Amino acid sequence: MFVLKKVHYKDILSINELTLPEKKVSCIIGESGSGKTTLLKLLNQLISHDGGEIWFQNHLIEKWDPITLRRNVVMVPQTPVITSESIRENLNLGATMSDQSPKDDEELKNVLEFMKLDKNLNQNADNLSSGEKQRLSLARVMLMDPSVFLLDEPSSALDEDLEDLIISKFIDYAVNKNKTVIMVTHSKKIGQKQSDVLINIDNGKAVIKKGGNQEWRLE
Ligand SMILES: Nc1ncnc2c1ncn2[C@@H]1O[C@H](COP(=O)(O)OP(=O)(O)OP(=O)(O)O)[C@@H](O)[C@H]1O
Repeated sequence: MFVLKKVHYKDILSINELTLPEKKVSCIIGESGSGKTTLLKLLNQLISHDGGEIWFQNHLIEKWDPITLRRNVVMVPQTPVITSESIRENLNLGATMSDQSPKDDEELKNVLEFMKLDKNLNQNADNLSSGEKQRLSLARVMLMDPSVFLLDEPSSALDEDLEDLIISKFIDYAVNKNKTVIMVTHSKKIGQKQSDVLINIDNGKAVIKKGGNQEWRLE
């Protein structure tokens, strides 16, 4: 799915070779400031690499139309973007921004329930807690139905038990729908448990800690 060869970005990231396989869960761990978010941003071209090659589905990433790319490869940022509108409007934000029709209330309620958010669709999303906003943000991208989810510490505001539950539910959903998940997590435990491939970013360099089968790797 994604293949990186000799990719560098400023003096922040320098990745010799990395394959992030399709329909698998890749988890990225590493110290604060090591370059994890930078790597995710390169994968949907929110930023552009300075050198090397990034391939997405056998095409160089810069050859993709950026809008098409970001509809296929959707990012959940570390701090969710929540507008001062109802939960309904916030849930529909991703879909409408990618020219999909708004979902009906039944579907919105289902996805809220799935994310363990017992809230009224008419409620203003401003008042939600940080952890509730993160779950709303995950529910929103589920409705967008992209092929790749880039998740940047999507559960950092949840307590350990809820974090485990929500991430497990999200990964189950993604695996059942044959999605690709690339998730930055502060939790080594979650990284170890949920990943097919576990990558440690150490000072801008990628080291595979688990997975990375031969067929996923480059020569
Ligand atoms: N556009 C930029 N220009 C210059 N420096 C940047 C830029 N973006 C990020 N950095 C720096 O690059 C380093 C890596 O940042 P990044 O956000 O990728 O780290 P991270 O591993 O995701 O950290 P955290 O776990 O704290 O979120 C940091 O030192 C950051 O300050």
